[in-house]
Formats: sequence, structure tokens, C-alpha cells
Amino acid sequence: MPHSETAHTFQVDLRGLVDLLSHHLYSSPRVYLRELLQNAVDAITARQAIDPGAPGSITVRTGDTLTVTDTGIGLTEADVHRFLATIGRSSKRTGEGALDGAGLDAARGEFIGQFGIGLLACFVVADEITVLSRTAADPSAAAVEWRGHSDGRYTIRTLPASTVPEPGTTVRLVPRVDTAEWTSPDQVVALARHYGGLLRHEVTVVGARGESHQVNETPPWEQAHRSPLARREAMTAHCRTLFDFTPLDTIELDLPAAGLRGVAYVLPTAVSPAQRAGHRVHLKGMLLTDQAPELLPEWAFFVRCVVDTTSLRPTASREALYEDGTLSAVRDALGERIRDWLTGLAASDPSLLHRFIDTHHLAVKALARYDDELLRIVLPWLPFETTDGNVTLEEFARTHPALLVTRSVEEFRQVAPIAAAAGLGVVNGGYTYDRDLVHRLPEIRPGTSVTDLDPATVTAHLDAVDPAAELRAASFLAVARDTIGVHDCDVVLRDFQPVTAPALLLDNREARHERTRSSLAAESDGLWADILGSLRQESPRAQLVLNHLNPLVRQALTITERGLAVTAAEALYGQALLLSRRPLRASESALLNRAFIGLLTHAMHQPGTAAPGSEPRKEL
Ligand SMILES: Nc1ncnc2c1ncn2[C@@H]1O[C@H](COP(=O)(O)OP(=O)(O)OP(=O)(O)O)[C@@H](O)[C@H]1O
Repeated sequence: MPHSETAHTFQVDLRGLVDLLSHHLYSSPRVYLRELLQNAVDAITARQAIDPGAPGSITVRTGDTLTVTDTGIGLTEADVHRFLATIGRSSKRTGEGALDGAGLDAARGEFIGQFGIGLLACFVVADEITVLSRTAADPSAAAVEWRGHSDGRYTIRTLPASTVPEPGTTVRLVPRVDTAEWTSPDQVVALARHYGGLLRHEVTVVGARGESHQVNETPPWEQAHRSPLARREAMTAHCRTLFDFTPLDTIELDLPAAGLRGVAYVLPTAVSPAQRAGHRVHLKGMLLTDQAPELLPEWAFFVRCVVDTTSLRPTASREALYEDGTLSAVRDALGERIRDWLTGLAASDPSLLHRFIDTHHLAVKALARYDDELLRIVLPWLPFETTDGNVTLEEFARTHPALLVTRSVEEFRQVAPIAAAAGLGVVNGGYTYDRDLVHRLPEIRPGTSVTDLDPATVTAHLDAVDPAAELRAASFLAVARDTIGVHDCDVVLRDFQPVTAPALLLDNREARHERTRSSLAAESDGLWADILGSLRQESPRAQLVLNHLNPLVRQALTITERGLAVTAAEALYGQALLLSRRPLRASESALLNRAFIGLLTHAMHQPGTAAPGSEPRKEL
């Protein structure tokens, strides 16, 4: 027997849908007011398209109920059936244009709404919504009232036209008690300002006692100002009100092709490159989001923008930008504009450039690595840590055309004093971006050379000691080599400046890794130990360079007693370790303690021996 087929239509559980929207699409119940304002704006846009002289105002009334009244196109009874009673259907797509179809593209230029779900946001704060409307398209049409409930029931009735004297629409909500915080009069004023501050139609919020608040104002970039200075001051004041900081400078943004205008405010304090600023993006005046880092390229983290655009698309939550070709073109164009501002500063306002670089040099360094033109302009201005102190590369290269750059901050700390005394010019390349940038100096400043600093370069600048002196030091050096050799470190004696530095530890990363490997090898056996052992032979060892010119070393070299020589060698090694300013391992801290106790014990058991020039011994 054939099975009979029956046709059905999907049923929508409205409560479930509203729950989904409020918990998964919208970040907060507050978006209900944005959706209401947006529908009002779109309705006015539609009416003015057929009657350019039609009024365009929006009035929000607070109290026991909340109403939003607009002077827009209004709805006929047929419209109500078609658009209000069908979720997902919108009059803002031409024909039955699909969400990504031609209909949407054609209409998008005009309207903010497109999805046909906005009104549902009102069910997040109300169980009942009433729409009372009279169309502007047909003067003889009756007024129509649609009353919808959050459980999915709705009623429609027509009323005499006189019930709504002027064309337009009033949406009325009866606020729910549990979400009353979002519909309180103060909150409504704040929300209307937040979302509608840049709307082009007049928005007024009227309180329960009749007091009214004008919500929107002309953005500063659209206002006429007496002078460029007055314009600048107005922008600065705007930034203070909006973002709560006084900008270092303001960069006006104008991309006619993208229908975008606005301003980028340069932050007055340094921010981490990882902490990208949230930009405020308005869509046809309506605030879309105040947290859109994707508006600008990553490197531009030193500005905060506020823009109004007609071309960017919102996501369905209407709280973020839809990532499409337009957004990426806008991002590139805005990045270009900010870069032009920066490169232009060198010529127009060097002192501002200085202040900017003082504050944001990390950002600029990040940017300059990828941008040759910018690199050429800003590199001479950027400060680097060098053996001449914190100076610009331009200044440094004047006295040191052959620059050496370290791979780490630690290496710089170890060798900087010795290199400086030997007349070498060393730049600390250990900070983020610095080494890359220093290496590019010869492109910009021909005649300059840049080489990575390795321990051998420094050793080559340390003078060999007189053979007779080396011979006199031989027995101490032998003990020192035995003692320090267990730490995979050689000991040599050299003459070098400054005299005040007793010892220098030349120790690079590879040598340190080698120590880790050898300690692992000591703990392992079999094949693993053999592998580690063979690696070990190829690795460079660290070097403890004792300064023969230093009085402390000279005295140590005269020690004849083995125990004291061991302690002195450990103390010199420990001191060099401390000077290298890298974190000490447990075994190194133990060595330092041992050396100190050893010296103290020795001193306490040698009555009457005082160091030359020291105070005579006295009882405590
Ligand atoms: N104030 C109003 N005046 C005239 N028509 C309105 C008004 N509010 C809503 N409508 C009609 O109801 C339809 C559905 O509104 P809704 O807010 O749900 O979606 P939308 O605005 O079309 O799209 P989106 O979901 O993107 O906001 C609109 O397309 C419009 O035809």
C-alpha cells in the first residue's frame, strides 16, 4: 500500500529563538534600543527617498512603557503581515533578495537593517511589543496596530487614520521587571547617546516628567571651524570626552570611495603592541561597535579611531565588522593615511615626531621593519642602547662607522664596558626588533658596516700580557683552570680597560647550552650519554678573562696557598657571573656562597694579616 504524503510548515518556537539571540548573538540586552533606533532611521530614509522634504525625527519616551516614534515611511496592513509577522523577512532587501544576493547589495547603500530579525531583540527586555503605524505611501490608508507576544502570538487590527494623525510608526514596549535596568530612564538616555550620538536625524529622549534630552550632535569632522587651530582644539576636546585621553595628535580620515570619515587620535602613552585599540565604528551614524581592532593594520596600535562609514558591513549581531574585501581595502587605505602622517611629521613638526617616538618607539620599530620608506625616515630618530649610552643610530654611526651588535641584552651587559674602553662601538641588539633594524643601517647610511658581535671579536681587543708576568701567574692560573674548568669555562689572563673590571665572562648561548648538555650527559648513560658527549666536543666553552691590570687580580696572582687560590678563583668567577647579570643557577649561587665563606674563614684564621692600605684590625 502506498504511503500518503502530507505537507507541513516549520513552526518557530519564538521563546527559543529569542533565547538564542539574547544569549548567543547579542552581547547584552541593551541592543534592543539600537535595533529600534535603526528601524526608525531606515523608515525615515525610505520616506525621504520618495519625499525628500519629509520630516526626519525620532522621539523616545520613557516611563512605565517605552515608546519609540519616528516620522518614517510607516507600514500598511499588508506590510505588517509581510514583514512584521515573518521572522527573517525584511523590506530592506529589494524583491526577495537573498542575504548575499543582488537585492541586498542594491539596498545596502540605503539602509542599516538587512536581516529581518532586529525587532526580536525587543523581546529580550519586553514580553509584549506593539507597533502602531500609518503609511506615508498612501494618504487614504488606515492606521494599523500589530501586537506581538514573546510566546509567538500576535494580533493585527486596523484603526481609523485619525488615530495616528501623521505618517510614521510608534513601537511600544512594556518592560519586563527582570530586565528593568536596561529600560530605566537614565539608562535609555545613556544608550540612545551611545548608539545614536552620530545619527543624522534628530533623536530626543523624553522622560516621564516631560524633560527632554537631545541625543545626537554633528561629529567634529563635519563641523565648520574658525581656523585650523580651532578645529584641532575641537577634535582634542572630542577625544577627551569620548576616550578620556588628550591625544598627542589627531589624524583626520577621509576615504570618499568607502564613504568613510572620522579621526584617529594618537595615544599619549605607550601601549603594548599586543593590546590592539578598540576603534569606534559607526554605520550611517549608528554605532556598530566600540571594540573594532580590525579596522586598522596591526602595527597601528598607537591610535584610536572613531569613524562613520556607509560601506562596511556588520555581522548579524551587528556588533562587529564583516571581514570582506571592502574591509581589507579600507584597512589598507587607513594604514596608508597613518603612515603618511608619520612620515610627514619629520618635515612638518620634528619636535612632535620626537615626542611621538619617545612614547611609541616600539610600535615604530615594528612598523619600520616592513616598510622601507618609513625605515629611512625614522631610523635616524630612533633611540638604541649603545656603548655611548642611549643615542640614535645616526649619532652613534658618526663616531663608530663599524658597528657591532649583540644578539642578547645579556651579551651586551657583559661586553659593553670592556668594548667601550677598547673603543669598540656596540649596540644592544637584544631588545625586540633592534638587531634587525641595526643590520639595515648600511642601506640607509652607506659607509657604515654592521656585524654581529661574538666573543672572539672582544677577545681580539684584549692585549696579551707580558710573558714574564704570565709566567709569574702560572701557578695561580693552573689552580684557577682546574677549579673553573669544571664549569666548562677556560681561564685566561689579559690586559684590558677599564682597570676597575677584575674579570670578564665571555659566555654565549651556545656555550650555555653546552653546559646543560654536559650536565645531562653526566646524569645519563649508554647511547644517550655518547650522543651528548659527541655534541659536547664541538661546542665552544665559556671564557673567564682575568684583567691583569686590576689590583684585585694582581693580588690573587700572588697567592701561594692552594686552598685560598681555589677560593679566590671561585670568587673571581662568581663576580664575573654577577656582572653578566643573567639569572644564576642553583650551582652558581652555591659557588658564590662557598667562595664568600671561604674568604671569610681564611681572613678569620689569619690574625695580623691585613690587606695593604686597609684599616688596622680592631675588636668589634
Ligand atoms: N519603525 C519602523 N517603520 C517602518 N517599518 C518598520 C519599522 N520597524 C520595523 N519595520 C519593518 O519590519 C521589518 C522587520 O524589522 P526588523 O528590525 O526585524 O528587521 P530589519 O530591520 O529589516 O533587519 P535587521 O534584522 O538587520 O535589523 C523591517 O524590514 C521593516 O519593514
